[in-house]
Amino acid sequence: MTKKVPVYVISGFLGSGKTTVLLNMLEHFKQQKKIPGIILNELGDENVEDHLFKGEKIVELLNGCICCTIQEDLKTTLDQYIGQEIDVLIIEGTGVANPLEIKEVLLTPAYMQHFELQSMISLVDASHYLEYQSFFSSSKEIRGLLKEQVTSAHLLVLNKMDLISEKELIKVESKLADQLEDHVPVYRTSFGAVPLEILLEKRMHVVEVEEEGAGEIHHDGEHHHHHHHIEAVKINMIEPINTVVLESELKKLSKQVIRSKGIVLLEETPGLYEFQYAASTLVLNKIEDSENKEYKPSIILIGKEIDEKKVAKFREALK
Ligand SMILES: Nc1nc2c(ncn2[C@@H]2O[C@H](COP(=O)(O)OP(=O)(O)OP(=O)(O)O)[C@@H](O)[C@H]2O)c(=O)[nH]1
Repeated sequence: MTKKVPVYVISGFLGSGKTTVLLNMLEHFKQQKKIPGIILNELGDENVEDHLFKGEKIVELLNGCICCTIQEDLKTTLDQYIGQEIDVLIIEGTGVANPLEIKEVLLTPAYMQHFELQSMISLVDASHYLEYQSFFSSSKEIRGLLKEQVTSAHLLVLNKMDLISEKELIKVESKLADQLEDHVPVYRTSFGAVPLEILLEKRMHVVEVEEEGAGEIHHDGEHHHHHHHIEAVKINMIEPINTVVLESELKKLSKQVIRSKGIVLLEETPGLYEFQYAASTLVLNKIEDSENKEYKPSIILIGKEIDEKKVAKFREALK
């Protein structure tokens, strides 16, 4: 199997310091003689920051906007990177992009074979956070987006500390604490100066369940996994499954699994099917040209603190 490319996603509102952090990361990779790939998702039709990335492998998605999905464009862009000689991929969302859309695409069976999400890094401009949050000075849409940029983070970088007072900082942090989960670290800094070992730590934990040895769960090379919050499980499944059983078993996991998707063989009919499960509803679609593509049947469970025993039970029930 080819080595998976580690991926970092940098998100944060307009002007929060994403590009500053990205440039710090690039400098580090260059020193290490690693080849980074970059996906920039800029607003508008022209990227004004082109000059900052001379000589890098870079692909831009130029239509990022608050109301349009970027998922199809992102998939096309990721396809261009498959098989390319890159050691790491950094995706910078637009200030108004929804980072969960990017995460969703990366947690798709086809892309999980090639890419491995390491961390969702969110930047917050400490000097504008309260203003953006305030009911009078920002729209509901913007407040929703800011919240998502915070709640989706594995690492929250509170940037532009040089511009705020201690008093303001207390208010900002207490506001953030309402939205952040307890285990998400907050790093205070200015000009995106986060130590690389903190920035690059692998924080997204996916476990993979192999076909052989049902119930045996292989962690992603981490030894101290018990302290981690497992967010996704990939179950490699070759045998055909029953759709009614699949739906009822997913529902049984409703406390842990918010979302599921995958590519499966069905007992009732031949061919490969892609399925999506969200809001307790299962939707299946036949993959038309599956013979021509390299699809491996697998099921991905996405949620919070997924329990290994329950996953093993789920796996057994589908057999
Ligand atoms: N005073 C101050 N300025 C900063 C800091 N970090 C970044 N800046 C400046 O803020 C501006 C925006 O920073 P960027 O890194 O371009 O922010 P961004 O999130 O990529 O912005 P968009 O591309 O608009 O989404 C730049 O002029 C930076 O030099 C900081 O900690 N303090």
